[in-house]
Amino acid sequence: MNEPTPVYPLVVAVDGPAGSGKSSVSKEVARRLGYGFLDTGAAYRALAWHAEACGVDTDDAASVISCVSSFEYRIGTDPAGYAVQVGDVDVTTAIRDPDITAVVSRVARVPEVRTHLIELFRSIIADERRPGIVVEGRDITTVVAPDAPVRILLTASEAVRIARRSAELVDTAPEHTGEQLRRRDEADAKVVDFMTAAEGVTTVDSTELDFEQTVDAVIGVIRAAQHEVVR
Ligand SMILES: Nc1ncnc2c1ncn2[C@@H]1O[C@H](COP(=O)(O)OP(=O)(O)O)[C@@H](O)[C@H]1O
Ligand SMILES: Nc1ccn([C@@H]2O[C@H](COP(=O)(O)OP(=O)(O)O)[C@@H](O)[C@H]2O)c(=O)n1
Repeated sequence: MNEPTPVYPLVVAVDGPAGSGKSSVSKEVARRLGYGFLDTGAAYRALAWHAEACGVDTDDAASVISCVSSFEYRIGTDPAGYAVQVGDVDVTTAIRDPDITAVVSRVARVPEVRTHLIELFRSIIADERRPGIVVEGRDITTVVAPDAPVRILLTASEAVRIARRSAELVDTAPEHTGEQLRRRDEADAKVVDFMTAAEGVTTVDSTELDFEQTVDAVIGVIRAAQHEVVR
């Protein structure tokens, strides 16, 4: 009997709120499976960085849209280390600056921005030459790759997410980190729903899981989905 022809890359779509572990867990899952990894939030952050560098008012949608045509964005998909570039500038570190975190939602809510970036993500996914790619963000399971064979909502309680983010941002008061995270989730949730799983999306709640257990849980969902396809 003929084996079915596999369609590459296998897309693993992961959504969730800030601090749920999307980026770190997805990266480790990709590394273990030999898959590519795409952090879509990096593109929204890089566009926010670009808008600031161009001196435009990120509160004004028309000004943000005016920057999109000059946004030359590049990102790798190697989970072992990827650089984020805007034009010739390496912005890998700069886009994590709290000043960028504070304005990124304003850029991400502009529909023209989303249309442009969604197209970009789809072309990066199509160009992936590894057997699979883990793509993480807010609207991957619902908009960017709604037909992905594996779709996961990675969540954790707000308190746990704030504690994890605060542990990373040791120079910032935990109350401030908490307030920022809450405000950003609230703004982002007005644009796309990443707090409830869409139909066919598997929820992995990492509130009570450590990092290793969360990685194993996500790999378990991928294995189960592959088993379904082969059956
Ligand atoms: N299950 C977990 N248990 C403990 N820490 C975790 C877990 N998942 C992620 N982390 C840590 O929490 C922090 C936030 O994770 P991150 O991947 O940046 O989240 P997101 O991309 O969803 O904002 C990181 O320091 C990460 O190592
Ligand atoms: N698919 C996505 C990914 C990120 N974003 C936006 O980009 C911002 C930064 O995303 P991120 O994934 O780096 O944020 P964290 O969850 O890592 O803190 C989010 O706050 C959203 O405003 C989005 O709108 N859609």
